[in-house]
Amino acid sequence: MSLIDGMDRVLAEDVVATVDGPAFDNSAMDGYAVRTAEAVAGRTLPVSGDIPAGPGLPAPLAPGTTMRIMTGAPLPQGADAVVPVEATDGGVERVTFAESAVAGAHVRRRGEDVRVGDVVVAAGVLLGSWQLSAAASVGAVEIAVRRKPRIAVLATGDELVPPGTVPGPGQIIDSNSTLLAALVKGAGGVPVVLPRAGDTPEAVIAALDGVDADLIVTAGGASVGAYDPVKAALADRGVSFRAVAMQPGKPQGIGTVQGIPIACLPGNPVSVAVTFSVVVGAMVRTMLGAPEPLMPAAPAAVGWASPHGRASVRSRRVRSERCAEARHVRGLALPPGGVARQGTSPSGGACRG
Ligand SMILES: Nc1nc2c(c(=O)[nH]1)N[C@H]1C(S)=C(S)[C@@H](COP(=O)(O)OP(=O)(O)OC[C@H]3O[C@@H](n4cnc5c(N)ncnc54)[C@H](O)[C@@H]3O)O[C@H]1N2
Ligand code: MOO
Repeated sequence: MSLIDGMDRVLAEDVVATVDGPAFDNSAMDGYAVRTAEAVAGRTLPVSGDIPAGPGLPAPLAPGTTMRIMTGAPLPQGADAVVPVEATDGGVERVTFAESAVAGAHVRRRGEDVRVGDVVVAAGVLLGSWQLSAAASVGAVEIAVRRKPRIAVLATGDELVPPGTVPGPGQIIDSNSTLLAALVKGAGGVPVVLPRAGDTPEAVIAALDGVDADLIVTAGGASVGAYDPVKAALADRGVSFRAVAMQPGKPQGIGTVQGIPIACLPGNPVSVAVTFSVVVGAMVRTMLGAPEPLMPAAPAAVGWASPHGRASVRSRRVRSERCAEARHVRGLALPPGGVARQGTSPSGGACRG
């Protein structure tokens, strides 16, 4: 595909330089091309010509002369340094140097950045504007990217009504379908939003029947309640349900269904966001063959309390049932040592996002 279409995709094949970078010796400054020994502070030299940036090669630099040269213009044969115009009187026919030239100064040498054959962007790299422009600079036009994994998302619960519906008594608007679809997109996958399933194991099994996806993610019905249909439907069909030592995100299931990997997340929207970011996001990145984590990490400045035996993953103290509070969330704080033994995580955890 074209370079621009590669934005936010994962590169599938190395981009190899087909030209040297820089392609020729050139000036890094507007100034004068000189032989270092001749351009001494206080000395005046005749200016034998101008070299603008543009096609073609300049004439060689005649001994005992200098040439005006512009940024990016090819260095004339014989010159070995550039004196910036600010270090001269700026003369057009004759120029007097206020400072002596330094050998090699303000010259970009051919191939000093990359050489033909160098790998400039490696397979597996997430492509952003910098990587794409680097690929363009060494001659790439078309690039190969990894296929986006198709990820089916399923929200469960009899209480759910679709966005746009005024909820009746006991009903809530399904925000997890939107949340999961957006999380999948953000992780580099293609979301396949399945119709919501009701609170029976049969409904869950019917919803997953014949699904065509690389990964399935469910939300809700994963805990120990009497009506937890995902667990009831899948626990003896290849999915292992465990209490994971994190908060939020305790009840989770992992396994395969119909030969497709599946992650069953708890239903609380904040739990969905946290467990996806910590667990499923890494699965999607692995499917894409992308070594880089989904969210960049930075050290945390302060510590925070974790309950005994669980790692408290913080998302700005948003309470699990308060969906609307999540509008403030931009990242996560992960405790450094993982599971808390003493009840308090030391400072120095990682903030992600
Ligand atoms: N006796 C115990 N009860 C609970 C435990 C426990 O260990 N013992 N764990 C608690 C924890 S922690 C969590 S998390 C929840 C998870 O329960 P489920 O995975 O079964 O989730 P649900 O009950 O289906 O839903 C929880 C909550 O989230 C709301 N929800 C669900 N789906 C959506 C949606 N699509 N959009 C918006 N909101 C949704 C749902 O209405 C519930 O309020 O279990 C605890 N209980
Ligand atoms: O672990 Mo639950 O996921 O606290 O909210």
